[in-house]
Amino acid sequence: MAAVAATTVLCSSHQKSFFFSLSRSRRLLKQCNSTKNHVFFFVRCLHSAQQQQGSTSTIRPPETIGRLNVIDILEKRGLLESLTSDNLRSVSSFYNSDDNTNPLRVYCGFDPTAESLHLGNLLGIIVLSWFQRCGHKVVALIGGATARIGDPSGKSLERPDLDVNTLEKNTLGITSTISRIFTNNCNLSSTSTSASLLSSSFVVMNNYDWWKEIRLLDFLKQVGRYARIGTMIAKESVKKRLESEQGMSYTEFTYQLLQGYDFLYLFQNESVNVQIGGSDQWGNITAGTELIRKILQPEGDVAYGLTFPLLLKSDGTKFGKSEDGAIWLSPSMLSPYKFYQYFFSVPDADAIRFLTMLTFLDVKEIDELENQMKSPGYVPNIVQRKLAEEVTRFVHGEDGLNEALKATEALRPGAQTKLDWKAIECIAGDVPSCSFAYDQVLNLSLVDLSVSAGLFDSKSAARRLLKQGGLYLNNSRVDTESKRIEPEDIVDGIVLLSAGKKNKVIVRIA
Ligand SMILES: Nc1ncnc2c1ncn2[C@@H]1O[C@H](COP(=O)(O)OP(=O)(O)OP(=O)(O)O)[C@@H](O)[C@H]1O
Ligand SMILES: N[C@@H](Cc1ccc(O)cc1)C(=O)O
Repeated sequence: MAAVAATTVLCSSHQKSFFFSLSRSRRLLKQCNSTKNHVFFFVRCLHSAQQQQGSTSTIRPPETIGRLNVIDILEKRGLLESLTSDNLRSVSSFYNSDDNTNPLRVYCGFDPTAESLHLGNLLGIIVLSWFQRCGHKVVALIGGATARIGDPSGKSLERPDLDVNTLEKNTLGITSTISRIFTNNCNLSSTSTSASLLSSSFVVMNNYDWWKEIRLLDFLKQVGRYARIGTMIAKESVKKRLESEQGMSYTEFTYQLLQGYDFLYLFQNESVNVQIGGSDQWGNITAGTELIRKILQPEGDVAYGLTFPLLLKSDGTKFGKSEDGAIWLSPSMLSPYKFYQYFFSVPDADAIRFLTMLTFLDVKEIDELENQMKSPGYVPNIVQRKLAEEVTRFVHGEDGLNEALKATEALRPGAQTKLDWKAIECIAGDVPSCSFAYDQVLNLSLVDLSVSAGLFDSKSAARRLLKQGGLYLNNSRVDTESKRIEPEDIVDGIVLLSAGKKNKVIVRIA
């Protein structure tokens, strides 16, 4: 009966929480076992209990056709590494309201250890999105509490301690990125599921909301008791660190238990029954399924873990945040233009792999693109263009993609595009800039302005290039040396100067 007390104490602070006693859970599970889809039934039981207790959360079935199994899809697209139980396949078919079942509730956690997520983290969002596209409900969990501890998984050194202000800033940044992507995703999914239903099937939570209420003594007594030291030490993340010179702090050692408890908490309070993560999360995810099994003692599988492989570059290193040139998902850390350009320039060998793992294009279409790539007369970068468009649209939305396309065109070497203020705004973050007063610039010769803006070392160098036809004002070639800046050359307070095909400077007029 200790477990009954444990779960009651630990969950009672959460306003939306509902708790049922271990004996009630067991009774429900027994009933469930007599039905074919016992997991769904169990979840339905949880929900009816939740509704009886006035919970606000509802399950609304999406209006969809087709019966895709999300696990099959992930497997086909190279997004499946391991499952805690093969039974997850049988309960993962496309959610359909006629089935008399409930959709799965799937969560993925993201510790706010940087101001933005990066390309490696996008895999978790994509896998969540596949579940969502197949009718299931998804939770993105921000690790406001766990980031204070630091996940040792895949790390050879203890993570630096983050102060509260940094954590809060990171949490805001990451939450906004995740919300933006899922909102874009809802707008894009008109083919199968209506936008309003999808938006109700996605929620962002923060584990600090429950961890801030938990008392150490309660936790040790009621959860720690069920965690076995032998099992904890055997986890890859711990084994590796124990062998290292620096060893491992007790704080980091407890990380797996914290993430394990999150799963238990979400299982009990939000009916979440699947946790996903990168392959390095296996130990933390199984810590959760183990706690659920030991504390709630259900019969059979009721909570599942799924891992996906880490996304690697062609040289075998993983996409992360520590190395130079991380591919950030936040537009303030990497503009949609640069994001687009990254994918536009990936080697052919990576393009198809990325299309399969990072986009929602039909595999048949990807196969066709691959055949095209191999056929004679293939125009280079067709596949990369498709990849860049798909991933940029998913991450930055239609507006972000348009911005990236405009900037690409405006900055294309030798582009003759007439610039409007929108195009200039799109490239503003990606081109060096300087500022001058309106009076300083008006009537100034183009040659003088180009030198003052730092485009040339001398007026003679500027004149030479102008004579050769390489000096551009707002992307239009200038061939008269006497050209002076007129009011109509100043587009919304900006003038774009280009020397040759690549060197550009934005002059801001204050
Ligand atoms: N390349 C990747 N592919 C898939 N998942 C990844 C990748 N990189 C990180 N993740 C997932 O995101 C989680 C958070 O990443 P984490 O902060 O541990 O490392 P990171 O961002 O890769 O940073 P670093 O570059 O410092 O190793 C990881 O546990 C992992 O599951
Ligand atoms: N450990 C995960 C984040 C995470 C945090 C809490 C969880 O419950 C789940 C996952 C990571 O490092 O990215």
